[in-house]
Amino acid sequence: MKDREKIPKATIERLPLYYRCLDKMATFEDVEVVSSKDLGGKLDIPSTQVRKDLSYYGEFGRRGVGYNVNELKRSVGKILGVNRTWPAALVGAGNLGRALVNYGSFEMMGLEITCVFDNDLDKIGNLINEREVKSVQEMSQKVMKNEIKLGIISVPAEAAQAVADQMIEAGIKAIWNFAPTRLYVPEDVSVKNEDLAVGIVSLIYHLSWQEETDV
Ligand SMILES: NC(=O)c1ccc[n+]([C@@H]2O[C@H](COP(=O)([O-])OP(=O)(O)OC[C@H]3O[C@@H](n4cnc5c(N)ncnc54)[C@H](O)[C@@H]3O)[C@@H](O)[C@H]2O)c1
Repeated sequence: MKDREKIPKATIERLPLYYRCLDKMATFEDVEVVSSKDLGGKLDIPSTQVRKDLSYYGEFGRRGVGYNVNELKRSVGKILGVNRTWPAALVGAGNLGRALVNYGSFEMMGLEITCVFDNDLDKIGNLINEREVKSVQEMSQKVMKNEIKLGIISVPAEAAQAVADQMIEAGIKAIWNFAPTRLYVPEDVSVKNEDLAVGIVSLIYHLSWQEETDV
């Protein structure tokens, strides 16, 4: 395997796409062998790119034959770290938080939201997908006790930094942040910002340009 630092970010971001596609082929489509052309074709990624991405991590598949779907899925899963389950703590059991806790397919990607916190007395004690919403005051203790390393923030932007600070103090090392605000974190903590509004605005941008050129 290449030096981790030298692997392009874009390659790392494509790996989950390969993994999900391989999982679908293995689980629902009973496909045993796949070529880089077919795998890339399903994802709109050129076959040369698929081969290059995988080559950073070793030699997979056989020239002229293709990749064994299950073997490649296992290898990519191991590279991604999704071959095990990572428990996560979610703070903010509102509309988005509830949708995330109810979503059934994160486990396939190695994520299990094991505890949910909020500061609203009307929400504390409620069940979401069999998880009881606990007071955010209990978060640090729960995270430390269960050695949870992954945190999910779905509180309003104004509350996000304080929640992140609390998570980090408790030992969280990776934060999936849905609040539309920048988080300031130490170097050894990773943050992935998920800003859905930015995605939709780029679509609207294309729509509005299309309308202008249609006039
Ligand atoms: N709903 C969406 O589709 C959506 C889409 C994109 C981004 N977001 C972002 O996600 C976040 C949540 O959105 P929402 O629609 O679920 O809001 P919401 O108001 O329904 O939920 C927010 C929850 O956070 C809790 N909360 C607030 N401060 C807290 C604190 N300090 N500690 C613990 N809990 C706290 C509230 O009690 C509430 O239950 C927001 O930052 C929003 O901008 C939401």
